[in-house]
Amino acid sequence: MDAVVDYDEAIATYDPVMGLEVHVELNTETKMFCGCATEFGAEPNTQTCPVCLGLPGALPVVNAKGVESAIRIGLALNCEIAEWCRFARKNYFYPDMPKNFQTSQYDEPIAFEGYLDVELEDGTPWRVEIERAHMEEDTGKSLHVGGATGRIHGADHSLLDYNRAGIPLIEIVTKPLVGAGERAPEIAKAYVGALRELMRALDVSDARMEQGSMRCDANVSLMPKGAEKFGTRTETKNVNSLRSVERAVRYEITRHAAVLNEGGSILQETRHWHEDTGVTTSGRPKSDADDYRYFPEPDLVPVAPSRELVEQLRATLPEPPAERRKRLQGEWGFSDLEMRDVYNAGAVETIEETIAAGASAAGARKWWTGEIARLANKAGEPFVEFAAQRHVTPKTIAELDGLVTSGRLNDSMARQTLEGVLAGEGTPTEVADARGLELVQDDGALEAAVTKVIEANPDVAQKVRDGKVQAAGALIGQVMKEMKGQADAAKARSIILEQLGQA
Ligand SMILES: Nc1ncnc2c1ncn2[C@@H]1O[C@H](COP(=O)(O)OP(=O)(O)OP(=O)(O)O)[C@@H](O)[C@H]1O
Ligand SMILES: [Mg+2]
Ligand SMILES: [Mg+2]
Repeated sequence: MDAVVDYDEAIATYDPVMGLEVHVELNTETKMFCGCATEFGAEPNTQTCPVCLGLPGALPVVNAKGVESAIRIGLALNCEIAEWCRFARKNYFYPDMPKNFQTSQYDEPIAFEGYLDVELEDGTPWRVEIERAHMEEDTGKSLHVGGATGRIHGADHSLLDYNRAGIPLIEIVTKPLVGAGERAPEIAKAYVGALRELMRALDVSDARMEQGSMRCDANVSLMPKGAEKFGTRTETKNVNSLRSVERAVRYEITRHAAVLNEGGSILQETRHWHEDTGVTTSGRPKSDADDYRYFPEPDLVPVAPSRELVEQLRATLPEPPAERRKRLQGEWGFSDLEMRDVYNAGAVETIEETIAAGASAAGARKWWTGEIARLANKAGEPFVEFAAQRHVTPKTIAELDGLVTSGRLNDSMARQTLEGVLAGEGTPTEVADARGLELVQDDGALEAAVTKVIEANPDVAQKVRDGKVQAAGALIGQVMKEMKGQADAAKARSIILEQLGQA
């Protein structure tokens, strides 16, 4: 059992060092070394062939599109692109790997020595140095089934699906990150978030962590404050959400400190992250000397991208996400803080789509980051999935916003409408119709209500007449009450000011 140390105490005593390995599954139509389809969710073992099953005599051929994506990723990460590099065999035995070696790259990666500038939650910039980005292939998937205890993973047998075996992967590895101090977990999250955004902008991967098309291994070690020699690292595998990356790094820092404080030593091993309990548990021991017996892949020709090709690919790079966000911020008229909230909520694209569907920028922001992200956060779900599961799309929100800007609904009515939409009662218009939500459009009724309220509140009315326009707020409240909430507050305000000679 690990002794309890709190995070602040851990950071006060030790400097954390962190290294992140991120695997990105490319969205090529075919696998890295054969022509098999890569589509997600197909019947098990229907997308395989002798090459990706590793049958004797089968020969691999490199997927040119995969190499191009790797180069574009390398360039977007400010890396150098190798003039000449090879694939290498990484030998190990595991049932989900049909060839008993993974075709990967070792000391000759396609891209190396780069960096990615990221933005932390409060807007602080941070440069994360990239050691390399290399090409490799994914493994298959094991499914452990049955429930007998005392068996491997508590299952009585395992099924294997090789559809994923051979899908192109790019592994992006950071240099050891030093000097992050207490912000290490936050930096990990911001970095993986920025990578995900970049992969999507490059259109090389859908980078869906929950589906495994982007996965992060987090290496963490501690050294006594001020020391220079790195401590022993643990490697927490396959962390599959941004929030989990942050939590897993934080957990490991705290756990290492507890072990070290007690005079114990950290075992160099892989660890598993458990989302539900928020802890990591021991995986397998893994020394740096792990003998993968790497050697150059004899069945594949070296990759030697011409400098012209590299420049052609550089010309296809998208606007860098951070610059794009700056541009959108200007177009949408958001403050720095507003834009940061939108980014931290992961809502930039959603808001863009909502505006494209006809919403006002302010409305799109308010509904997505003010309401839906808040509810999703409360439910502990990623907000895009939260919305999608409840049939709320950018179009839905554009429709809701339209009901407000056209003057049919006021804010509180729109909120009630959204509640109905989230509860599955239908589209915003259907919900508003069914719930009888509609502002009174009859200006006569509104004017009569204003007159009545002014008569009933002569003191407040006098203040407004005397030029204290902000006093009108109290009158608006009364008018809204008089109209049973079915009035447009902005309109009520202008009629009040008009009647009191302040228009
Ligand atoms: N002492 C340390 N503490 C924290 N991070 C470290 C330490 N030493 C190395 N790292 C980081 O750990 C990561 C190691 O990844 P790398 O892919 O190079 O090797 P690996 O994990 O041994 O191999 P594999 O790809 O088989 O998992 C890098 O990001 C590196 O910066
Ligand atoms: Mg690695
Ligand atoms: Mg590793």
